[in-house]
Amino acid sequence: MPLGQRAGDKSDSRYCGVEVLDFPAGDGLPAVLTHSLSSAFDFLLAPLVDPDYRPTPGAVLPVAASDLVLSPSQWSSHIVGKISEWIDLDSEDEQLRLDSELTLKQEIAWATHLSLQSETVDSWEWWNSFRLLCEHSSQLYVALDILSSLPSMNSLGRWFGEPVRAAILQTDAFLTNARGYPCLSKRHQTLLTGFFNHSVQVIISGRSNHNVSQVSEGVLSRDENHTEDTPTQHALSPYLDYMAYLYQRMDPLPEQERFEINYRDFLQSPLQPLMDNLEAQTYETFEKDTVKYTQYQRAIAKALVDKVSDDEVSTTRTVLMVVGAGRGPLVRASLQAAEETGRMLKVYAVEKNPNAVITLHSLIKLEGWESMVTIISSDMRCWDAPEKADILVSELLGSFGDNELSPECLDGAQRFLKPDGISIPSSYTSFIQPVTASKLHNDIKAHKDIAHFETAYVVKLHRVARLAPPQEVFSFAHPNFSPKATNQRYTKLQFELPQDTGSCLVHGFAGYFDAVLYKDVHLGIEPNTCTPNMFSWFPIFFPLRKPIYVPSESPIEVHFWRCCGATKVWYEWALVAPSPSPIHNSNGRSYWVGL
Ligand SMILES: C[S@@+](CC[C@H](N)C(=O)[O-])C[C@H]1O[C@@H](n2cnc3c(N)ncnc32)[C@H](O)[C@@H]1O
Repeated sequence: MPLGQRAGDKSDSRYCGVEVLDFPAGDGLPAVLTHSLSSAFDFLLAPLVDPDYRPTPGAVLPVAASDLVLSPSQWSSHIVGKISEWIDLDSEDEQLRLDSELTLKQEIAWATHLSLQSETVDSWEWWNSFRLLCEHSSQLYVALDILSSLPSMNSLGRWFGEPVRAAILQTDAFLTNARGYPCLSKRHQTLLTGFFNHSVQVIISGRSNHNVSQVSEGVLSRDENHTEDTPTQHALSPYLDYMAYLYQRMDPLPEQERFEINYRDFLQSPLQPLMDNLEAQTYETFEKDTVKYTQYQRAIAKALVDKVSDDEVSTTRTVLMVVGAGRGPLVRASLQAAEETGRMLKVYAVEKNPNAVITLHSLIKLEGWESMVTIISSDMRCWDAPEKADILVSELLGSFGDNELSPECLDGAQRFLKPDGISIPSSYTSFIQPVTASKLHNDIKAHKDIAHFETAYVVKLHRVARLAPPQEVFSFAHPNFSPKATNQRYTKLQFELPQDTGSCLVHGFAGYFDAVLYKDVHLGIEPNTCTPNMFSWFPIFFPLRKPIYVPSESPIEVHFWRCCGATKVWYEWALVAPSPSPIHNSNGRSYWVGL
């Protein structure tokens, strides 16, 4: 039975399991399962094999129960197998090591036969060595043991970029509230809430330390009176109730989050609005983002007021050009800003996508804007404007700011901006931060080529650990009439990880942008300053071909280039510390944006 109803959450973290500490021999397992399910737990974590077993020639593996005692669907959906705790594959005692190896193979084979799902691990270093030995296999998942004392939040934060499936919460980790019931410390609560948000399932493990249930102590509550007809409360039910309370107390997912849930950690190729023509559906999605257009309207209103004083409003008409007008939302924002400020406006709407131009024509007609708006079907870089503009409005921004070639387009458009003209946006800056993102790494690896590791992706980052605060990468300001202006860029950045993070693995860099539209009006997705409730852009992700191990307290140094050729623009990136990586996407061989 799920922990509760939480709007929008369909993840596995709605379910809570319980660990069986004793070894249930023979037919015991179905009874334990029935008891736990009837006590509202959703599944069992149970030993697979008798812990006293050691391999002996000819011996039959003493498994917890024959595969026939439960149905295949019960095995696969209600039982999580646990390998024997005595297994020590690194033991210096050769016999123990050989026994361990053999038993591990037997237990995994048995678990596979039953279609079971997990194994347990202890710490990040342990886990990291194991996955390196297994070449980052996408079939490996982690179960974390949650004890009464917790490491620092920065150290725990690393796990959110790892494939954590389960959190085994020890009853010893619980405190006791004034009424004698189990509860968790604030730090445990925060951690658990984080797990619920990342589809991690909780398993309760240990002996009951709280005397609030009627049954005897012990996970199995195999008291003599217990039969299937007289269900007794499970000894760990109070812990389950507390989990359900924590889960139900969480805020429902906001509507936008619900809408975007299927995009979480889904790699998308960035749009190329210059080289390609966007489709109607894409424009429609843009146009729903009212926050973006409100910010533009505010910026345009401020620019209009600065351009035309109150004394001049009846005599001065501002020439405003929307370059890259799409289906017209920025034309609308401009006209609304003019109305709001009482300024007269003449608008040119310049758009190179002939299909969007058709829609623009219908919009102008429908709204009756013919006397104010002139539509130009042309690439802004080669349009011969009949007059110069006071204000140039554009939205050619990608998730990384300049990655949809706004700099190159606006260089062309500024030919028809007056020397004292205003560009909205007036500047934009990209940012990056190192991340652990094992899911993204594995998804890219599935392509089995280098090119996919040298490509930037647009992705709604969810299962990632952000290892250090974002830093600025490249900035562009408009207009830029300097004869020496260039759009090539190079920067090197050093990231210091918080001291208490411990070691970690970097799979790549998350990228964002922030744009100054005009004066104090900005718009962006950089996490510290992002525009609330704006959804037009997901972050960008620059992967690394090989994940890099970062020892505790070692800085990460990365170099980034923006390179420009006659027909394309591309990024190159390389890690220098703690260990060098190859230069990714050298000469734009794998990923580029067409001019
Ligand atoms: C990101 S969309 C924004 C569209 C619209 N302003 C909006 O907010 O919905 C960028 C638009 O600029 C157009 N565009 C890109 N480069 C252009 C160029 N060099 N000349 C004219 N239009 C361009 C694209 O076709 C696209 O319609």
